[in-house]
Amino acid sequence: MNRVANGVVSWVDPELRELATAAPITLFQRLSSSPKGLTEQEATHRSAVCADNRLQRHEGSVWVGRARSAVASPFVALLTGLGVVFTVLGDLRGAVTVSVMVLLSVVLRWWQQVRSDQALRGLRALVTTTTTVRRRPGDGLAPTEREVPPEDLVPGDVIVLATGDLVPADARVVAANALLVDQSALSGETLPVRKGPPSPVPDRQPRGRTGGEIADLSSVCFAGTSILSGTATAVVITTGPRTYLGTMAEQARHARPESSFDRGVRAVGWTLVRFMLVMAPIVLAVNGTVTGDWAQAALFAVAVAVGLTPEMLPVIVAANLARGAVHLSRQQVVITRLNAIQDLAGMDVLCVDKTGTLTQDRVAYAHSIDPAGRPDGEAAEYAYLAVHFQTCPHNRLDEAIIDQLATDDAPLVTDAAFTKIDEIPFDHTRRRATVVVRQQPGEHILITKGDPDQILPRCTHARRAGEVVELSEADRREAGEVVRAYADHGMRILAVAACEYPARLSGYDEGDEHDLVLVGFVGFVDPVRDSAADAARTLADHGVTVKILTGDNRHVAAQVAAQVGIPVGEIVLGTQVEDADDAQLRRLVARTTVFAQVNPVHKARIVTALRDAGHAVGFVGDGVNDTVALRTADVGIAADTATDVAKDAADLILLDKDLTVLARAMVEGRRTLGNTMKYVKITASSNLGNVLSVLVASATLPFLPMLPIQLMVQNLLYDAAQLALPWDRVDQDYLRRPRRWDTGGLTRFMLTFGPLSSLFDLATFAVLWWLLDIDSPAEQAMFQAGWFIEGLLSQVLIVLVLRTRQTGMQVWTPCGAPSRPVLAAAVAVVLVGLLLPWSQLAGALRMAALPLGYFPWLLAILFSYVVAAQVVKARYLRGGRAWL
Ligand SMILES: Nc1ncnc2c1ncn2[C@@H]1O[C@H](COP(=O)(O)OP(=O)(O)OP(=O)(O)O)[C@@H](O)[C@H]1O
Ligand SMILES: [Mg+2]
Repeated sequence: MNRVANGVVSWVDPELRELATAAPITLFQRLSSSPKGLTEQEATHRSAVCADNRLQRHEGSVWVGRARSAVASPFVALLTGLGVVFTVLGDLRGAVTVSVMVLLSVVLRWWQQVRSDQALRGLRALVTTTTTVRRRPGDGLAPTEREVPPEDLVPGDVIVLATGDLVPADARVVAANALLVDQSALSGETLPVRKGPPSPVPDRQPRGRTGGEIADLSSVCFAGTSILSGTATAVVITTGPRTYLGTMAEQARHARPESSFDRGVRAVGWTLVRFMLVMAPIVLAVNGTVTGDWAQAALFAVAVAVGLTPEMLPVIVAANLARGAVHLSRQQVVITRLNAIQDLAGMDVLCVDKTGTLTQDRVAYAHSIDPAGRPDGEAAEYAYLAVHFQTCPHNRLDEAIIDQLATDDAPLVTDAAFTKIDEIPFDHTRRRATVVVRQQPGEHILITKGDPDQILPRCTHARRAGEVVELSEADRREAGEVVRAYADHGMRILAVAACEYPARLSGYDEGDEHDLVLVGFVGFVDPVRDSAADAARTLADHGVTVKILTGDNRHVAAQVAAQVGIPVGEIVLGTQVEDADDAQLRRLVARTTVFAQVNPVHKARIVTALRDAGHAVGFVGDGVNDTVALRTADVGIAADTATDVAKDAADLILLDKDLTVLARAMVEGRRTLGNTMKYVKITASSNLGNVLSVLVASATLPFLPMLPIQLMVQNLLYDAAQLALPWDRVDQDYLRRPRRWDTGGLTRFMLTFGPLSSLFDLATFAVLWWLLDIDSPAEQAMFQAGWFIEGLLSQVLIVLVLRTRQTGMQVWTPCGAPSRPVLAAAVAVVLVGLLLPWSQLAGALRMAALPLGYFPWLLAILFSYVVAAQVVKARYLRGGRAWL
């Protein structure tokens, strides 16, 4: 069994180790496979025997797991404890009510979680990934390579991996070309690892160890890791839950650090619980001393404790998130981590790559020129030759070359005239790609295309009118200016160079990319999206700074930034990022909006520096070079057209790749957060008000102002009305700035609006006692019904008033008014509350019908409360304080 420590796999099972070093023939024998792949029939047979290549074992465990997590809330434990106290004190009614509350909050929470799990799964299914597998239609037939969903893989399958792929299962590499794998998802190690078939001489095992570290297995690619560059052919050893990732998944889930949002929710929960722990004993002491009936006082104190426990907080938060996710999906945004919605709300810096995000997804070939800038087709011909033979996946520039130059018979002619010898694949740090071909026996031609800044320094000669001439300093400058002139027009330029080598048997590597002959340049147009400028403006209006992080050169970057309307100051290059230490980098990123010629590691460092400086960072990217940054950012965002690894690393996937959609999604995130904060702040202050009223009443009345059971039913009804809050509108003003889960103002808010609500409770007591003469213990059922109704109505009503920062009558204008569901829920709960003392349940709740003379007073009290709340709100806001 693989041993797992701290969520990190450290030791390797001996069988895997054996397969990792086995000779290909033994490997295929052991897996009953062959280099040509399994037959389709055998694959079907195996997939019937072994489970799907998925991590989730079966749906059931999700349900059970969710139920467990719904029960395992501190609030449930607390309420259960209070229920036990009720039972011990002999108040069965109280115990039953608490049980109903516990059950309700658990069931609601569980249902909410299962539903959002299902929604997430459904949404994820919209985002597909595939794997290239080599299989034979039947015995003796030639193999074909085709794309299958990763679930279909079985042990023994031969798969082909390429740059940007997500490794779908644990697989032994049998052939590889410059394979570089990112194992950070497994080991936390951020540096990429080189992998390839095992060397014929087996690695020596470190002394005293029975196995090796996972990273030592340089011939095995593990499920969940990603291919950063290069290509490989590999045989699947294990799939699904039996892979390393599978055995680790459970632990990994626990090991995942708590997000700032989760921490915030928990902190508020505990603040309220602590508050209750202080208040309940005070209520007990006051009530016990005044009435002398300690058993009764204890029951009451417990009921107050129940009333103060924010047991619905997790439910309301989950409901808000789930609704946010559904709303986003309607806007073509798929969310893969629910809490990312909140992070989206807090995002104040958005880093974007350039191609495909700010520019359109169609890069088009424009022209081919010689080193001096004169039109000349040779550079394009060489570039086409290189692309034609390149096995590493084609990117947009390669596709543009093919679209333009692969006329009907070009591929055939090229194959007939040339033979491919070798390849040094593109990677984002090299920023160039090389192939070696043979045209005539005895002679190899090496062709390199890439970033002019990478190619020019490697050239010693240039082509001029069919001749090869030495590249003088003046020529070099001239070539630099040609590049610059095109870049200033926002065009992308690749330099193309070549050189001849006498034929040889050994392969080629980067050491051979020197003394090149500059053939010329190929130019592309990469037009800026029509919507990009609008989106950038919307983001800026909403308090988000947009920064460009591109691998392209500074002139193109500056040009695009200017077109999109992003202020361009000093442009910082990848080399500067490389040279800066962490502190310097923090200063650098604070003042820079455009970064050019950055590689994947630079992108991640820039994001980290921004986060260290206290920003909440979003990152939009689509390439393999963006994955590390996507994982590092608070919110990683990729389009559905992005490479698999980028999609895997992203929290948000845009089905419609447009930054405007992202801006809308961000607003949706803020709306979600706003509605959550509403519940937290308003409920906490109402609860404080209740406790203050209870304290005063306990000290002055000869009976309880409300029975425990009534207090709890009131609480339940109030929370029921708040379940509609996720569907509420949020102030425009709230949506305009980045918002984080912030409870800084919570105490002040509670201390302002809590006592205010208590004043009107006391007014109710006065009306009941003096004006309606309900002043003897015999009439307490009526008194209690009176406060029950006023308390419930005022709490429900005040949510409608405080939910917006609008004051005066604006609360009822269309933009300030509550949404229909919120209003409907409030009205429903108010009606239920009003009718309870007249209903069948009145007896069980020990409530008596009230004299009708009470209601005009009730109306007057509620009206004055609303007016007073508006006045206090206006004063509160005048202090320049944040509202919700
Ligand atoms: N197919 C290719 N062959 C050779 N060189 C290439 C190829 N594609 C890109 N390059 C070079 O590598 C540079 C960096 O490309 P890379 O894809 O890393 O940039 P990026 O950060 O994704 O850029 P962007 O912001 O435009 O998406 C390009 O500017 C180009 O000069
Ligand atoms: Mg890119």
